[in-house]
Amino acid sequence: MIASASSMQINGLHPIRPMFLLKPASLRPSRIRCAAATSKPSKRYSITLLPGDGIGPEVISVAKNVLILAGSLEGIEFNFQEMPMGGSALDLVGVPLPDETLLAAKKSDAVLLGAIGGYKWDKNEKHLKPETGLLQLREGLEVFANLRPATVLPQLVDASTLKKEVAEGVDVMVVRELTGGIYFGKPRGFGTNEDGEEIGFNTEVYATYEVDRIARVAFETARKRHGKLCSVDKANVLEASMFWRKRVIAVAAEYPDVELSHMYVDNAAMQLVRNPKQFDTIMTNNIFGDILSDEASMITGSIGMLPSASLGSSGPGLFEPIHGSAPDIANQDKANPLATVLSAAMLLKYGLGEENAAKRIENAVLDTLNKGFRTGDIYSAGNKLVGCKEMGEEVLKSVDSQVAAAV
Ligand SMILES: NC(=O)c1ccc[n+]([C@@H]2O[C@H](COP(=O)([O-])OP(=O)(O)OC[C@H]3O[C@@H](n4cnc5c(N)ncnc54)[C@H](O)[C@@H]3O)[C@@H](O)[C@H]2O)c1
Ligand SMILES: CC(C)[C@H](C(=O)O)[C@@H](O)C(=O)O
Ligand SMILES: [Mg+2]
Repeated sequence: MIASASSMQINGLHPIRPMFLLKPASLRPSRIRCAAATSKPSKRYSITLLPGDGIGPEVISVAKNVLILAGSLEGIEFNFQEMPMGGSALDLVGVPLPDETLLAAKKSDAVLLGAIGGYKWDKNEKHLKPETGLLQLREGLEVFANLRPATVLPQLVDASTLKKEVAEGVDVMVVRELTGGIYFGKPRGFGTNEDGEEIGFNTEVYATYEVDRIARVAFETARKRHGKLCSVDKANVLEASMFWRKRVIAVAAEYPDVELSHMYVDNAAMQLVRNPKQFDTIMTNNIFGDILSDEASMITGSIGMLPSASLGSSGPGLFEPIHGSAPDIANQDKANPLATVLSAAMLLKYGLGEENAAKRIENAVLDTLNKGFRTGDIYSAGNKLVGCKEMGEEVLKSVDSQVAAAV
């Protein structure tokens, strides 16, 4: 994203006046009004913050401060509403996505999520899982297009698990369908088969409008990048994938300037580590996109580096790192906050159209890496090992000092 993500804006850009609803005390958002550091702010946006679980609150705290500073330098003022979500909402009010949280998210200009989930709730019934709350949020916001850019930054080539010559220069955008497919398809559930044996089942299903709209986002994205789109499916086996491929080919007629190819997902998983530079833009369904984006993240050095933007045709976008709540390192100040910081940059760029403020953040991340600061997941000999908080402080210093370079 840093070097060459598309500047496409597909979600609405309708600043909504901040609305604070009457809520039970436990659900009342913390309101932070941020004074502009320079002149009087000319623009105001309301942002719903969903810190979530595990490392979520740690990385959101960093990203929020970075947003405040970068915004203030561009005359932007934010009203933040922090709302419960995931396991922390389950503990607080018994559901993973309280109505008040979804309502606040829908009424805001953009939503920034940390991560949800954790061992404590792993054995919960499906409707009481933190992950179910996340799916409800994505569905509720109708954010069907999930952009997950995997860019190998020159500063982090050594952190990649792939050889330098394979990793350097990689810049792939995964466009993942986010509100359909096997995650949402019916029928699904548990039952018994004809032999009386217990079964679990899900359904991979896509309708024409669902494939067509994600295909258009993917073609538009590819058009603004290097003009190459690879649609990843399993059309040699699955009817849903055969249909997916048929619709992608139909939509391709609208984009004669984009070079379309198709690849089976098993081969794509292999090609991503064999020669990732062959890919420009990848479009794929919900579950393949989930898996391939985690794989792509490792090429960049760490899952702690990958941001994402989830966009719909109108309404606020949802911005979140692609990683989870990392319970193994939670509350130890070890999390890499950069995926969330870069998600905040995507929020500014794709969610609010504030490209200058986004650029300040991207430049600050590069500057911080240039200075050698590394969290444990991207550390290599000769660098300065820092925790989540210190990394945040260094990014803030860079946002401040990068003013001239950013504008
Ligand atoms: N969007 C989300 O909120 C989201 C995404 C994925 C997983 N989850 C949930 O998170 C929980 C843990 O899942 P998991 O362990 O499979 O995946 P995970 O992404 O949380 O962690 C996988 C590994 O990557 C490391 N890691 C992740 N983010 C990191 C960061 N920012 N800095 C440094 N290291 C980082 C972790 O320490 C762990 O070793 C589960 O409950 C899962 O459902 C949530
Ligand atoms: C937590 C889970 C529901 C989620 C997904 O599968 O989409 C996560 O893995 C992600 O990549 O955002
Ligand atoms: Mg995932």
